[in-house]
Amino acid sequence: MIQINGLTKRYGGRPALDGLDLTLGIGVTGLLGPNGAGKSTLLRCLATTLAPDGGSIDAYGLNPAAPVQRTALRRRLGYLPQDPGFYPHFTAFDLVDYVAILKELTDRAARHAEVRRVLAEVELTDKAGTKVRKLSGGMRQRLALAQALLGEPDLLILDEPTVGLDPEQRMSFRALVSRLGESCTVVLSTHQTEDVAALCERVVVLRDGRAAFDGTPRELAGIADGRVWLSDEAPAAARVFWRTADGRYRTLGDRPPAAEATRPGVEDGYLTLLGEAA
Ligand SMILES: Nc1ncnc2c1ncn2[C@@H]1O[C@H](COP(=O)(O)OP(=O)(O)OP(=O)(O)O)[C@@H](O)[C@H]1O
Repeated sequence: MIQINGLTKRYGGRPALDGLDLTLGIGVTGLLGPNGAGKSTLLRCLATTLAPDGGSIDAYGLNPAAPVQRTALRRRLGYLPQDPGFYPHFTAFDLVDYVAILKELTDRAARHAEVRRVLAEVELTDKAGTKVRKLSGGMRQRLALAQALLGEPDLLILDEPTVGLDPEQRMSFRALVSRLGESCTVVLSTHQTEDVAALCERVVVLRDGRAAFDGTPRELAGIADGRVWLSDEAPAAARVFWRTADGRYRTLGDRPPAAEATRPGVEDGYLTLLGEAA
């Protein structure tokens, strides 16, 4: 269990996290929020790569503010940062092996077996000998995920993990993460509301460094109940609408003339919560 209390981080006096309270347990939690809401800052604090200015984190009874406990926590977490900054001349295998060394997997044979295991998990076995600079963006993203899986962490922290993945890879990613979520705590940030709807049993929406919503994806979608409409004519007064593939108009906000209600999705709830509907 991970308990976050009153977490605060300021940059130049401006709060990126503003007294955030959150509890994380086993399962997959998605973090949504507009650019600059504080998602990466929160994940970096959890990953112990950034020290908060105030508040506390208790992860499995360990306090990352205390050096010895921080090291113990690092052994139990895997982190996919937003911008992994890989060494381009390393092969995929060597790069993951290097991270495994940093994670103190000292037995060479066991470490290499673990590197092969995580590369297989992300379907990169056939690219093990390929240099990082020759991998596609999606392959690099999977490599970033592979290194986060080393040592079977209890806490998996994924900052925008689906960026650059094609639909097939995205499906494999969802299958892998939902399987991991059965036994460990997964927290991932994303701008993809479909990922949240498909994968997360819980969603937290951050806004201005605070939790503006904490509940299930269905509950988030429910915020837009009675706010999503389909009509045959373009709704002249609506601010947000678009033409769907079947030629009808979908509106989020007040009911346009002769429109019928349709079921909201996670994105509708998210936009309504943030007040971006008409
Ligand atoms: N190293 C830094 N120096 C100064 N300001 C920073 C730094 N890192 C983040 N910030 C600021 O803190 C706020 C929160 O940033 P953060 O990256 O956590 O947001 P985010 O929700 O992850 O955004 P995005 O969706 O764009 O990735 C922003 O206003 C950002 O400009």
